[in-house]
Amino acid sequence: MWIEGQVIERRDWNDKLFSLKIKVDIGDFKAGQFIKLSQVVNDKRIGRAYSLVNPPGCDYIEVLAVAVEEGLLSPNLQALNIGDVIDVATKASGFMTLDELPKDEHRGRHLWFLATGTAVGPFISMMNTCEPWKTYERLVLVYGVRKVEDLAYLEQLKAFEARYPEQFRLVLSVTREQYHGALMSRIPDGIISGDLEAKAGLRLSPKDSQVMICGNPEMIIASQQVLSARGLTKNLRRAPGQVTVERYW
Ligand SMILES: Cc1cc2nc3c(=O)[nH]c(=O)nc-3n(C[C@H](O)[C@H](O)[C@H](O)COP(=O)(O)OP(=O)(O)OC[C@H]3O[C@@H](n4cnc5c(N)ncnc54)[C@H](O)[C@@H]3O)c2cc1C
Repeated sequence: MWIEGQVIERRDWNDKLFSLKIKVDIGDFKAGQFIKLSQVVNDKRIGRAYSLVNPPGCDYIEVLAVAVEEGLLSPNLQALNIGDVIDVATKASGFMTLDELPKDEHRGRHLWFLATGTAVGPFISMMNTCEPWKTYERLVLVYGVRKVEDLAYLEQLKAFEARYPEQFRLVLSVTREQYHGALMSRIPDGIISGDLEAKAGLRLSPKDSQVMICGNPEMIIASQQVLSARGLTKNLRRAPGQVTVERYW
């Protein structure tokens, strides 16, 4: 089922990467979930998933998207202007949410978010709730992009650093350009070399860490392999582990 949403704000981070705020009521959802946006293109309905960047409780939704070359929907989303309408699914879905993480003795003290590109969005949604801050002693967001211009929401992320100086670490990784304080390696390579943990000031371990990974499939697969070699296993409802993933394609 679709309802009409209206674009109320847009922000262009670079010539491909953009955020849209859309006025629509999708009811309640959990931080980390995604919503489907849709259009009828050449008589065919195209629907695609987009993680919600806003926390629950807003009277709009916000998505961060990249216009994929020759993509069926994303270039059309990029072309939307304030006042334009877009079909929005009536309900959000997805299991990459904090309530799916293990509890009690399996919970771990440190929550790591590993994101590439647009996948930083669901983690921003989570960080804008009080849940992770009250549940975990430490939070690390590792945000990997190719170029400095691909870093979205940097101001907001730095504001988390300022607000939670002891509890939060932001680790940026810009693979194709030098950027002050950022790693220059892919996320899995940063784990292997130890550089990523050095920046975070924490070790990844089965005892202390919960890791949520979201973004491109290569990064997810390689990170899972590296973490598995460290003894961190996939988190399943029937068998609590330390690694929770969501692939974007
Ligand atoms: C659970 C889930 C959440 C998602 N959340 C987001 C989101 O928050 N923001 C977002 O931009 N996309 C997100 N996606 C991807 C999104 O649903 C679409 O696949 C994307 O917008 C491309 O759609 P399209 O019709 O333009 O291209 P298509 O014709 O469907 O082309 C798909 C191809 O585009 C590339 N691609 C898809 N998504 C991305 C991406 N995010 N970054 C770089 N390349 C990509 C891949 O090569 C993929 O094979 C999500 C996907 C899933 C499954």
